[in-house]
Amino acid sequence: MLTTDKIIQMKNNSEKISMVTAYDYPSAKLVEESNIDMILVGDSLGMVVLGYKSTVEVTLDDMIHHSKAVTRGAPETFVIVDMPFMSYHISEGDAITNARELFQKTGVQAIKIEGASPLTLNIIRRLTEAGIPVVGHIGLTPQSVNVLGGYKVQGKDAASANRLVEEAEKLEKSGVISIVLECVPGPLAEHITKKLTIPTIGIGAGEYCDGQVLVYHDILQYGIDRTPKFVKSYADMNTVIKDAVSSFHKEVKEKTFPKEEHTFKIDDDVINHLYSGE
Ligand SMILES: Nc1nc(=O)c2c([nH]1)NC[C@@H]1CN(c3ccc(C(=O)N[C@@H](CCC(=O)O)C(=O)O)cc3)CN21
Ligand SMILES: CC(C)C(=O)C(=O)O
Ligand SMILES: [Mg+2]
Repeated sequence: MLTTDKIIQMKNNSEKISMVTAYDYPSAKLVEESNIDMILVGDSLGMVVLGYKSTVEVTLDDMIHHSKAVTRGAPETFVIVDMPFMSYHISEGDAITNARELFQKTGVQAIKIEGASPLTLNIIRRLTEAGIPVVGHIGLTPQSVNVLGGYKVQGKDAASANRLVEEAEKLEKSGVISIVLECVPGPLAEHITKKLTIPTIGIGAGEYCDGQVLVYHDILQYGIDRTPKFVKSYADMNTVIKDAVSSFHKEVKEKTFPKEEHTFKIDDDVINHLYSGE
C-alpha cells in the first residue's frame, strides 16, 4: 500500500505514478492485480456506469456505494474518491460532514476536490488538519461544465495559464498531497509540475506530469462509443463482449447450448420413478 509520503518520494525519484479509475468490485480487483499505483473512484462513474448526462447528477450516496465496492476489490491499493457536485459548496460544516462520511464509510485513503476557490482552499486546509488527505483537481473541472461551456482545454491564454499556476501553488500551500491536471496544454502542465514539490497527475496534460490517470472504460473501450483525444485504448472490450454475448444468443436459438457437460445428472432409477408415477 502506498502512503502519502511515498507518493511525494516518487516525484523526487522521477518514478512516474500510474492511476486508473475503478467503479466496482471486479474492476478494482483487476486493476489491483495489474499493479497500478493508485485507483480513483471518479465521479465520472455517473457517466460511465450509471448513464447520467454529466457528473453534475452524481450524489454522495452514489460515491459511497461504488467506493465501498472498490475498497473491497482492491484492499491493498491506495484509493482516492471524488467528492461529488455540490457536496463541498453549501457550507464549510456541510463539506466537512460529507467528507467525513465518504472517508469513514468507504475506507479509502484520500478524497479529491475540484477547483481552488478561496472557499475550497479553506475546506482543503480543514480536512487536511483533521487527517483526511486531499487531492486537488484543476484545469478542466467537469463539475463546472455548465459554467465552462463544455469539455474544453483550459489555460490556453496568458490570463488563464497564470491563473492555473496560481491555483496549483495555492493548493500546494493548502496541504493537498497531489494535483490532477485535466485538459491543459503540455508545456503549461510541465511548468506547473516543475514549480511544485507535490506530484501532478495528468489527464490530457502531456508527458511531463509526475503521473497519468485515465478512465478504466476508456483504456478498455468498454461501453464507450467516443473517447476524448487524450485517451489511448489498450483493448477493445466492446467487440469482445458483443461477440461473446451474440455467440451465446445464437447458440440458445440454435439449441446448441447447453450441452451434456453443462447439465447436472441424476440416477436413472430416480427419474424413472418420477415418470412411472404419471
Ligand atoms: N469516459 C469518460 N472519460 C473521461 O475522461 C471523462 C468522462 N468520461 N466523464 C467526465 C469527464 C469529462 N471529460 C472529458 C470529456 C470530453 C472531452 C473532450 O471531448 N475534449 C475535446 C477537447 C476540446 C478542445 O479542444 O477544447 C477532445 O477532443 O478531446 C474532454 C474531457 C473527462 N472525463
Ligand atoms: C478523470 C478523473 C481525473 C476524474 O476526476 C474522474 O474520473 O471523475
Ligand atoms: Mg472526477
